[in-house]
Amino acid sequence: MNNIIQTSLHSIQKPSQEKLQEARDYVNSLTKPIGSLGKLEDLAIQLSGITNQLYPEVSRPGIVVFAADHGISDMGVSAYPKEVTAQMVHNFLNGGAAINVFSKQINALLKIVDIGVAVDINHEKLLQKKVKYGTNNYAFENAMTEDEVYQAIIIGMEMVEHIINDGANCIILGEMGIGNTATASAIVSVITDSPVEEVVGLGTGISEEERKKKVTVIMNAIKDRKPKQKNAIDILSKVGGLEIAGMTGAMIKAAERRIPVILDGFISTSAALLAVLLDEKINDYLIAGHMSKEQGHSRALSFLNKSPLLDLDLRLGEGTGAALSYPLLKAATNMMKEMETFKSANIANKRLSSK
Ligand SMILES: O=C(O)c1ccc[n+]([C@@H]2O[C@H](COP(=O)([O-])O)[C@@H](O)[C@H]2O)c1
Ligand SMILES: Cc1cc2nc[nH]c2cc1C
Repeated sequence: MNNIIQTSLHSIQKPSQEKLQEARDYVNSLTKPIGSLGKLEDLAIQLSGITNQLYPEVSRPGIVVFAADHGISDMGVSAYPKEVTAQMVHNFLNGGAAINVFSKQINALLKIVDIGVAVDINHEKLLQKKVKYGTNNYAFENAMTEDEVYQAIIIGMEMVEHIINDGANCIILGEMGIGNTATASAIVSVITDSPVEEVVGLGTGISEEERKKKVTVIMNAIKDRKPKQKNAIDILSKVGGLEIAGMTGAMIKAAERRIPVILDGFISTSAALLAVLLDEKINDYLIAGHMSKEQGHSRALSFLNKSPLLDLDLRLGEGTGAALSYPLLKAATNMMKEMETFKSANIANKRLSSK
């Protein structure tokens, strides 16, 4: 294992049990029937545990969108051509994509990172961190070397370090990469030990017949490359993606810095499975923003034991579902900060006996 990554993994702490209990007790003291704010209460308690603060400060979201291409897209696994990855990066940089709109709406810092797009992109706002010009086609050879995996993970860590230093105290991870639902399916199938057939979906909108071909391509790739179920670096190098490795690194750094991460859809959740393989403590720092339409997503979220905040039939990626769910984190923290307790508001805090 690479030293930089290892050191960061070693620094990750488990949220303190005392702070979690203190937050739970405090939530129960607020002026509402016990449990009546449902999942928002769990969210508030989780955020207290993550930040180690009774009144967690989650006021400035930082969105990092990692873009990369996939050699596997040559196998006809997407409804769109590979060129769209670079074209959408231009769209992000010019402010015209869905993530730009939702980012503005929540006053987020937004960074676009080229971690492996197949062509050069020149734009002053682009963070140029290309590890290689897209992954190799893992139908025929490993997607990348282990050294390239380490490079991509470290870039993800650095991007989060920078956005935290710029003021972000909540991380939203997005991605763009034609073909990456195939790659995420391979990862999710291997780690959760699920049949490929059950985790491959329609991605950008392929037909049912094309989906069957996609299943065969991924089944054969897993058979030929033999990724090891419990080894994140091995999985990434054999059937992974550069933007997925980047998101994995981003989660490692956010957990080290005790900053919450909102997961987006299927692809960012596949990166979460890899991060949790590297250190299961990372799971405590992750929040599932939404349930994607991509059919493998529910299985991936179950593996992490997470339930999503929103379920809006989204299947876009870019971090859109996570950005849309951010106001719920804000609501949870405002609840902690601004609600009165039974005591402070002088309200009787006793349930009437049912007799
Ligand atoms: O986030 C999701 O769950 C999601 C589901 C389907 C598609 N996408 C996006 O669509 C692209 C991948 O789709 P595909 O069909 O090319 O594999 C990639 O750019 C993703 O951001 C994203
Ligand atoms: C247009 C388009 C926008 C996207 N954003 C994320 N993935 C995408 C895929 C396509 C095809």
